[in-house]
Amino acid sequence: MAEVAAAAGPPAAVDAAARLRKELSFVQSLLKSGQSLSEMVAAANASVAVAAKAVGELRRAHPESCSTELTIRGLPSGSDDWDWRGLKRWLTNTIVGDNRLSAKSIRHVEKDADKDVGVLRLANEDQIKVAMDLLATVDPPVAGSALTLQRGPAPEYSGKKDERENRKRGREGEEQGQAQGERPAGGRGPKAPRAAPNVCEATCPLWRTPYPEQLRGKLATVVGALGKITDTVERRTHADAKPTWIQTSRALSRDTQPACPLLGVLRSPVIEAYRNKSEFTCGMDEQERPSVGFLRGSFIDGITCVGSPNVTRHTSKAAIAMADAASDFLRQGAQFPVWDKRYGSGFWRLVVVREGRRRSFLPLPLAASALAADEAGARAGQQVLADPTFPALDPWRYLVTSPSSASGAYTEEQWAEALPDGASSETRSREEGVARGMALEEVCEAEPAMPPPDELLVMLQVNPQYSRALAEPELARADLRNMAAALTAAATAAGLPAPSFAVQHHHGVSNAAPYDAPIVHLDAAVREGDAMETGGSGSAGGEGPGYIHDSLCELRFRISPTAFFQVNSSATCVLYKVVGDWAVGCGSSSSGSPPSTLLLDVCCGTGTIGLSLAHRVAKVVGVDSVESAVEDARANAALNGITNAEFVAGKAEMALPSILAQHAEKKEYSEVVAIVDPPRAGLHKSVLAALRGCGRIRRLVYVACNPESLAQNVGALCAPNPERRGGYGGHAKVPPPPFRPVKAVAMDLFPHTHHVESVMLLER
Ligand SMILES: C[S@@+](CC[C@H](N)C(=O)[O-])C[C@H]1O[C@@H](n2cnc3c(N)ncnc32)[C@H](O)[C@@H]1O
Repeated sequence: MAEVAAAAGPPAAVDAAARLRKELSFVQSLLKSGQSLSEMVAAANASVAVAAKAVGELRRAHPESCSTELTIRGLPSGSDDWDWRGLKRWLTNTIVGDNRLSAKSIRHVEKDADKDVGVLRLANEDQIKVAMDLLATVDPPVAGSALTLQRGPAPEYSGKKDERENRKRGREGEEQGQAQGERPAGGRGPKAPRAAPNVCEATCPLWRTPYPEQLRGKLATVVGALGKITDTVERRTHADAKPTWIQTSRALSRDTQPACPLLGVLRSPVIEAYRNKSEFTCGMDEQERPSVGFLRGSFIDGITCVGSPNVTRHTSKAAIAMADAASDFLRQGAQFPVWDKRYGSGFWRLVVVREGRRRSFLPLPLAASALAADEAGARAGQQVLADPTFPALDPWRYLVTSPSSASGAYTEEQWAEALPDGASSETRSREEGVARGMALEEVCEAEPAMPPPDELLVMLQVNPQYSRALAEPELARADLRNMAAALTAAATAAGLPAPSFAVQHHHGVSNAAPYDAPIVHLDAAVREGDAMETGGSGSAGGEGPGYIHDSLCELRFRISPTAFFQVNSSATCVLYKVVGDWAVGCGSSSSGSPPSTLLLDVCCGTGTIGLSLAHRVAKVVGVDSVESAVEDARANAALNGITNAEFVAGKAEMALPSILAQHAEKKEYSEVVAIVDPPRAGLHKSVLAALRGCGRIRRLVYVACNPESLAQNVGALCAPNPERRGGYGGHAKVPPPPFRPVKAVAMDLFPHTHHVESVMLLER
């Protein structure tokens, strides 16, 4: 007979289970009250995270009651027959086979031959009870001595268990493809609950990787995407109907080739503190103090702790000053607490800081060898294009290449076509040299950080349904007013412009508010009588929500508090220059009569790409699904005196066919060019079909923030057999020829992160 050493399920575990039930019932109520799919998904994720966290806590607090391990003492020792195999054999002969316990439910057996103790790990907690019941009925292997059964692990084997787990975690880390330097060696994969040791790990995971190595990784990512395009088109095409660009590369090499030459990667002119927008979370730091900063990991991993942005490489000094001042206010002067996603309670949720500058800032990169040879001299001589004349900006000065990125079997013609446009025969060799760019080894990180902003906009996201804000709206208004005063004082002390303020009301589970979440100017938000729960609209009080103005490519842009705007302004100037040159050539309005090109700006946002090229074309037509962004685009055309641009609000999948029907067939346009800049998910199938089917579009520039969607979408645009959706555009009875990949370049808009932008030119 066996003795049971400890009873399972102590009362403390029951308490913890009750707490867990309470937390879960709260998030489930959020799940029920979710008003949109994204809110429901966020609530579901929150409930999974709460459950995982609570179960983790429960396990740590009561290992014995939650354990799936069973320790058996009183086993034979000192004989090789009684190592783990011997114990397993004995178990198989005695308790396994009962219809309540199969061999499969014993997941692991541990026993050293010289110890009288062994451990079983079973499939679940119920099976522990079954195994204990069965062991209580069998004869012990040592006659006359009873077995002792204890739920939970045996301390004798705990070292081995840690070793095993560390090995497993190491393997997981490798399988997840974690780059060296990104996570501590042997660190867990992203889904395992863990406390991020440093906020950098969560926000800029490449913070310790030298910049040339970051660029090398980004080049490799884009080379991979270009290879997938070739694969996709080959797969979708009959052997005898392969496009010539595939036939040629196949003739030159048997391996799958990148679909076109990749010129290299355009480095970011600024790599420190480059962001013009920072989105800070209000939460608790590790010492449980209210803080404004970045989440140190993802909520789904059970991480709710906020860390200071001071240590990050991409956040600007101005934004850090605002976050620090907001933290101080929440600790010392605030009446209301921060939002706690786990309980759906609290007031302060987000502090979003946006910066605007009167002029673009473009430092020209220095080569590492020049810097090493004469550090002081090279720095003094470093050129900054503080106000670049956009048509004259030479983006290829930022090009970085590596032999592996140029790999691929291309013909001389393909390479010649891929080299930067506009090179005369005299400058061809120089242009070719520039096209080869700076070698990766020559890239140095000694570039100046962004200068201070000329404008600051702070958007405060708060929960208008916080019970005390509803009961005491005057306190909510005072808190908002005092926060604004604290941030203004901090800005003045730091020599920054006084910020303007917008207040966003949002009570969904996730901080990502829907586009129509009410935003009001601070003055309207703190005015007596504007109840917190009603929120208001962007025009409440007549002040508007407050805009910020930034500069790109010699143009000024008005940006609404929530509108999309590229976060790295200096790199965006370089990006738009390449996009423009590839889409409509290197000409400018000063070179005679305006060209008669129709430019389609698909997913135009606030109109930045189309407006920066309006002077080179006859007409720009932009389309974007976000109405406020389209309003900004129209206002931006007026702000810059541009009269040949028109913007349509609506999803491209709905609006593009009629835009094409209305504009693309017009004879007054000698050519139609499309630039597409979709979100991470890429273009909708119908948009691809409309672009592929409109034979008037001879040139298309794809700007991609996600190499995976680039590969899929370009594969569809270049496949000879198009999907026929609502005709082939215009009046064509037969499909127009597919597009052909001509050239591509990678662009680093987000130093210290894995993100990479790609630009690709397609023609037909
Ligand atoms: C990567 S941003 C590019 C914006 C702009 N080209 C720029 O550089 O500032 C993607 C844009 O696509 C828009 N968008 C998302 N889905 C869309 C759709 N179905 N139809 C049209 N626009 C869409 C978003 O509103 C966003 O402005």
